Amino acid sequence: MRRRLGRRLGRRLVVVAKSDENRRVTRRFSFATPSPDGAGPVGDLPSPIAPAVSIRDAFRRFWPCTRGVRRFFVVGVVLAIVAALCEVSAIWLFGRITDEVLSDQNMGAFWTPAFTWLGLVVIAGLASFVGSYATALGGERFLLRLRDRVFSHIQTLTPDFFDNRRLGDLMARLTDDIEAIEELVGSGVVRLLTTVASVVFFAGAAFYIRWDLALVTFAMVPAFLIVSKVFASKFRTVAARERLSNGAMNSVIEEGLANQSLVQAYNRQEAEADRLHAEGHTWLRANVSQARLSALYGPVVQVIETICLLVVIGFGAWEIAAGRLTIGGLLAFAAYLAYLYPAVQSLGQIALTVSEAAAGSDRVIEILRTRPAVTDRAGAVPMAGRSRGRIEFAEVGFTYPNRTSPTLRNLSFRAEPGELIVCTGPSGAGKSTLTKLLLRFYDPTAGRILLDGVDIRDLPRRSLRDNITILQQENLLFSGTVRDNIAYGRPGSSMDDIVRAAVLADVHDFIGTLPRKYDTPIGQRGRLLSGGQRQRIAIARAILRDAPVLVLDEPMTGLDSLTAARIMEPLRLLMSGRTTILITHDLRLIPETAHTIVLGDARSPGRTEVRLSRRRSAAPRPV
Ligand SMILES: Nc1ncnc2c1ncn2[C@@H]1O[C@H](COP(=O)(O)OP(=O)(O)OP(=O)(O)O)[C@@H](O)[C@H]1O
Repeated sequence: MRRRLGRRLGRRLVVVAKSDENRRVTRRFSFATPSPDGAGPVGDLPSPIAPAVSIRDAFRRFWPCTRGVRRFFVVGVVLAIVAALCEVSAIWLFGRITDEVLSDQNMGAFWTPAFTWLGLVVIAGLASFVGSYATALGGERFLLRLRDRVFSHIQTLTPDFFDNRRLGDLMARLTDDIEAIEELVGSGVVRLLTTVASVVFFAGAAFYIRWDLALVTFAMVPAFLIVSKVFASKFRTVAARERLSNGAMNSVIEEGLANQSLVQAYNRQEAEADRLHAEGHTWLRANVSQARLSALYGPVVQVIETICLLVVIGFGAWEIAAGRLTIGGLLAFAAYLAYLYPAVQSLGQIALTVSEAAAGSDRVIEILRTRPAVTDRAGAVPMAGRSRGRIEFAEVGFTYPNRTSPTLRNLSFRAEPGELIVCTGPSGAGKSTLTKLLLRFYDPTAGRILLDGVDIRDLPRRSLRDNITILQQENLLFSGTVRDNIAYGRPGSSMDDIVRAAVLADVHDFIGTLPRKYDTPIGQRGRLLSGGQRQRIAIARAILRDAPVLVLDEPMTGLDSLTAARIMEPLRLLMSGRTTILITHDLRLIPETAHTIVLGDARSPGRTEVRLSRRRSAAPRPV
């Protein structure tokens, strides 16, 4: 019996340790947020505590996501109930063995209850194994689905959402916070139902043995519940601080690692380490507060539990002396209580976990509630086939949402199919902004942009973007192979098409020198390649994409004149036959006959001056 009690106690400890371990595992995945007081390094973006959402709202929001995996949770609950029933029966058998075998010294009465007990333990073990497995399977599938859903939603948001947030914080929301939600609506529900069932069974069994003794001990149950309610509300506040701080710390790690070459070149290693230390210290304080609450909760509950057990033993001894209770009956009663109190305590523990999960769900709900700044109009019709590439800006004006003065005002120009338009002007004049408007990352605040005579707001964004290829200043490559990066322009392209694009982009010979040719990994963001090589791979990708409209945003930035000259030919090939908007300060790129748009000076914001010229002499001087 003592061993069973010890095992029960051990299991209780495991429950507590498991939730701690969960938190640790969760943290391992974390990635970032600024210090809560907002005192971060220059450029830190504020990331306030997400608005609190009630647990009921959080549950209502995420419960539908469990559709399809609920059967796993049902199996988990049913089998946990089977295991609990087996335990109740085993304890009853233990009482019988004590009275009929030990007290009466009758060995013959031992075998039947002994083998039944063993059978019950095996059944309980199997039920517990399969039930835990099913619950874990359901929980993981739920996590996978929710993460996919939140990530897909994030990808519908316009770039200003990302410009105003720290990457590390978003990563923390997609990992840790989503795991916390699983604790709320997945395994949390299973744990709640099975714990409630255990409480009912063990309380019922204790009641069956001695209802009066049971009533005395149950009187203490509200004390458990009051204690856990008090702790849960404190826990939620601390958990919200911990989530925020976790995000901040991971942002610092993500930024520090992503910018290592800058950090080392500027000898800022200590400063970065200090930043991480400061954020880590804030996280430490939040965690210690959390640990203090958890650590305090156990002993407080233990004291209440011990009082109950002592009352039972004292009252039971009196009843045995009076001949109204057998020793076996008292031991079985005490054993039921030994199972009951941890179950009640576990209810309190669930309240703490739910509080923590609610803090995480606040942050995920905040993302899900964010609506993209630009959406497709109801009934927007995709272009019928490939666009001809006629672009027109008509009296376009634009002010960034967080700015008061306009970046563009009254911008009008037209590009006929296959024509080249050069866009130039001083830094900050709005050249890249023009690209963002064309791709509908933002909508103009005045005027219209037309593609083949159709207002681009009347096209689905997917259809619009299918017709535009952009080649940016900083070429964005992924960490896959050369082949993956070129094929990114047109997924499912054949190897022949990829090689043809690479030949046209004058990068095929270079790829031939790589150790694994087209299957060579190019490192994080293509860092294993030179700037010119990256640029030519990006050109190959653009050639493969073969969209009728091309936007080149400073394609020569950072390249020496030799490399730039080498890229000219592939660029000309890429531009030929496509409507091209070339944003550049570089006069080498401007052909004699190009139409040129000169955007106004950044010092007089919004003053968009457009000069159209077919003569090189009228082209602006580089800034
Ligand atoms: N997301 C944003 N939110 C608010 N303001 C922005 C944002 N992006 C750019 N701006 C502002 O808009 C103005 C135009 O920026 P843009 O990047 O279009 O200039 P640019 O002409 O391309 O400059 P450069 O030649 O230096 O690349 C600048 O004053 C810039 O600070």
